[in-house]
Amino acid sequence: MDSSEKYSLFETKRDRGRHFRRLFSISVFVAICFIWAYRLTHIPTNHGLWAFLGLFAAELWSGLYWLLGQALRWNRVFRKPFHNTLSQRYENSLPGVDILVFTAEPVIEPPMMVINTILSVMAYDYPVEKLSVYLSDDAGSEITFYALLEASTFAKHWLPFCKRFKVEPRSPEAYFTIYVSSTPHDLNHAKDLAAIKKLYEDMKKRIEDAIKLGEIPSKARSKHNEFSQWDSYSSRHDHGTILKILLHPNDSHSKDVDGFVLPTLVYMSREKRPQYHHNYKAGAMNSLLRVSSMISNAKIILILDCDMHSNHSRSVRDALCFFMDEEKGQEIGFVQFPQNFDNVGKNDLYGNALSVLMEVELHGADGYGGPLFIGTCCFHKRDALSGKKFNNGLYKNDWNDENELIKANLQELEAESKALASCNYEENTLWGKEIGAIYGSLVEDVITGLWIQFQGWKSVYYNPTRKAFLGIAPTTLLHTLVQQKRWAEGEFQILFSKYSPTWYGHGKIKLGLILGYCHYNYWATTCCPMLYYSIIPSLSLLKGISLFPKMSSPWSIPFTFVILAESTSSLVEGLILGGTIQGWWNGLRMWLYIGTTSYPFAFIKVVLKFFGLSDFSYNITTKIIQDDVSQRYEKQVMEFGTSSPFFTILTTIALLNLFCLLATLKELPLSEGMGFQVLLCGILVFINFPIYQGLFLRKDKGRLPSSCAIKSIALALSSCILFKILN
Ligand SMILES: O=c1ccn([C@@H]2O[C@H](COP(=O)(O)OP(=O)(O)O[C@H]3O[C@H](CO)[C@@H](O)[C@H](O)[C@H]3O)[C@@H](O)[C@H]2O)c(=O)[nH]1
Ligand SMILES: [Mn+2]
Repeated sequence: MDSSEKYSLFETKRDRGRHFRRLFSISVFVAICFIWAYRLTHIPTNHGLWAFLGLFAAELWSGLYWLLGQALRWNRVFRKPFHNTLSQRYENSLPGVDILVFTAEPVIEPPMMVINTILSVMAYDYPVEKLSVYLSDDAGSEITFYALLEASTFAKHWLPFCKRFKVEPRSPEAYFTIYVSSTPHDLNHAKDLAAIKKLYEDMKKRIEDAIKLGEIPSKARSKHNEFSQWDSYSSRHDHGTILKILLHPNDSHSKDVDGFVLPTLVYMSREKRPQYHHNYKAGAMNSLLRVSSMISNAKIILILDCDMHSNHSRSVRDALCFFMDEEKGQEIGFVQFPQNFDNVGKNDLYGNALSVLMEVELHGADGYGGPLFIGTCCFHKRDALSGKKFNNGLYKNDWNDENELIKANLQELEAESKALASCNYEENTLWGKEIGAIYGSLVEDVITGLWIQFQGWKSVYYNPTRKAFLGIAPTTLLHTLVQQKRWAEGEFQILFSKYSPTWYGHGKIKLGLILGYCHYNYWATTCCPMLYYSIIPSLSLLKGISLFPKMSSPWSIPFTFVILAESTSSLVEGLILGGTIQGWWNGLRMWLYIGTTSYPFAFIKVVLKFFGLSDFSYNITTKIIQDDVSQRYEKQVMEFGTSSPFFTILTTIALLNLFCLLATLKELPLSEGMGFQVLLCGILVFINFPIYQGLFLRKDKGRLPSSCAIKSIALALSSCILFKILN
């Protein structure tokens, strides 16, 4: 700790193992250069020239891409806030915080999940009069609104309960699940727990009944005239702004059972009309940014997806340590927390824990001026998100609230806020271009964070030991592949936009960060080496074309070294992060599956869009699954179930490798030069075991449909035969 850090509200530590890591990276890079050298010096003169050159191209790109990835490992930093110091200095002058929560689909984002998230953040350990929670509902669902109404009543009991017993986590559902088996020792606690649990269960039943019946109980409807806002609602794509301030300090009913004020709570469904593009979540963010500026106008904003509940009541204070630091806090535009999930299981079947991103790469980006904005679990300075530039020396944090401006009359406040969420508000403005969340990308988060950094702001990554947020990751193979496709598509498209880090970022953000962004931007392009590597070397076995050095030749050393170094280091990294060997193997499989399905589709989509032949669409990730699917997920059985072009590709590649391996084994012993190829083919077969099971061995509903089996057998066989004849 240097002397300036003594007064600081946070400290920054560098990765202690960096010298070793760097040495290791350099040695891998040297080996990669040797592989390139081998390709350059061993170009075959006749047999298999094209296959060989293709492999060279694949290795050239993989090597360069690997280099981009190193930028995210080179300079990792770790942050630690001092929340006690914050309290000592600023307890009475903490700034307001607006929490913006987003939902868009009541069926795949169930209202119960949404209100659990809402309740968890309403119960933050933070002065309530400074806390405002907003829900943006892009479906404009009456049921979601009804659930929020119920939550606003339940909060009157839940918040005092949380504070009295210092409850963690503060999402009721998560808390009750943890306490299901263990009753607290304290008698009062046990009594209150039983009472609050009953209130919760009753509320849950009312909401779930309303969902089942498809209508709001008439009692609630007659009691709350807000439902009349739905009278002119024709569909989720065509309705006026619906807005309701459910709780507000100016409203005398906004008190909890102990008589204390509750945080502000607002429901908003922005106006939607078919002739206006609504820009998905970015559009919702911008509407809510304006609406919140009218109602509470807090200087700090937390952006949260509806499935990410708070897991620690202190997180707001932790985030403020960065913003409020007298010296370094000025330039900090946003503080990103990791996106963690509570449903990935210990072996992480679909690689959804994103642990490399969360535990390694974002720390690396932080070392070069700031992590990416990943769309949720992120605290922003309102100034930075509203398009303001950071000018060193000119910009000064000012935490004084201007709440005096805010109207006392709630109806007037509602009416004025409504106008800010209308479709035509943004016409001829810079919203979505330079102000607020940036439009036109499927990863509105990344492009928005990039834009903020271009404006001179830094960002910070804080990864606390106790997870700050927990959400829901996809739980089927297809959902994962679709999500990954959306991300890769969005990332790749940034390169062709005017926000491209390579062109626009030059001189604005550090080179290390530009390379780091590129690592994600070029995700989709890795489909080329991936597809090539998983098809051509195996097919070449059929013709006896040798594409790698003999195992006994010294040229085999760099190949062996790269394979061993990369696989063991990822295994060790995984184990250190608390993973398992099985989890590592699953991750490897998903890397292959995503690279050969999500990425090629994303790649093609962006190229088509470039020529004006296609457009983007945002598929919202499903957060719930049927019971039988969920049981298979628990048992870590891979879920297929339907036919999809993604699955056809996967099964074709799996079968093709199986055929090639069988054909090769029949002809063993092979010439000595084929060792690497047989090994590669063997690993591909081994890793694809769940596919063969899904095709031939399983009987449950999650197996691969027979249509898929027929298609892929035909495709795999004909490619083998064609390759054999034509080459
Ligand atoms: O038109 C839309 C579409 C989505 N959402 C909300 O946006 C959030 C993220 O959508 P989801 O489908 O859950 O995205 P993920 O697959 O989890 O995607 C990740 O990646 C997205 C960018 O692709 C980020 O916005 C997310 O924060 C991040 O969690 C959810 O709360 C949605 O309700 C809207 O409000 N309006
Ligand atoms: Mn999500």
